[in-house]
Amino acid sequence: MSGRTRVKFCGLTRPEDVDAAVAAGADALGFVLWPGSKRALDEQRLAELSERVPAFVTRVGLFVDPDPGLVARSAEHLDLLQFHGDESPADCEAAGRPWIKALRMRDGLDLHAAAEVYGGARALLLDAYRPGVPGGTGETFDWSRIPAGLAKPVILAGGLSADNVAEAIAAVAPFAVDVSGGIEAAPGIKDAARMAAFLRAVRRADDARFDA
Ligand SMILES: O=C(O)c1ccccc1N[C@@H]1O[C@H](COP(=O)(O)O)[C@@H](O)[C@H]1O
Repeated sequence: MSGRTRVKFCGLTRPEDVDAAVAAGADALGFVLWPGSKRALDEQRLAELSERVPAFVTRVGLFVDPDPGLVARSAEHLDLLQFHGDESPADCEAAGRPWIKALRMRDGLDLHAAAEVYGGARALLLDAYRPGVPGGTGETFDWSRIPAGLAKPVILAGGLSADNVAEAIAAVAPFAVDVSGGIEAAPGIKDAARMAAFLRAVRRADDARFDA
């Protein structure tokens, strides 16, 4: 799959951050609906933030082993569901909405097999593995572990920032990149300058890739 690298900014909690992310040129915005996160939103806040998002920017809801009722209620404010826990393919399908599956890159994970198991996913999001933490660690993983020719589009996540995203794109050529901590001033507080710098770094990496 080719084309420019899509960019998702995740963990938005404030209206001004939504506006800044859209202005910077993000393709997708992530809203964390897992109550254990420092970036968690309640349903009322999700509705408020979601309303600000213009057409052609994808609203993504992030869940970790959620209660199906929460998914069903949140879904009206979302375009895509991101499952970041131990959900089965049936769990991911249950809401009847487009979804992606996050996989944490623990030792021995077979990505070709996972792509088959999660055959209904629109993409696989690959994140760093830290025991006991479902994601958002700010840590990278060894990108060379991602095999070529996966049957699903890859969304690369985990410890990305304006400083390393170009290297990541050159190494992996992912369909998309996803960042949370690397564009923050503080947990849950995005930084407009860091968001803009991240997008610029992605654009430069794409220019280098397509001009090569
Ligand atoms: O952001 C969180 O709090 C979070 C909680 C539980 C699961 C995933 C979470 N975030 C996602 O993790 C990856 C990597 O984040 P980072 O860039 O390393 O901070 C990304 O998809 C976040 O959306």
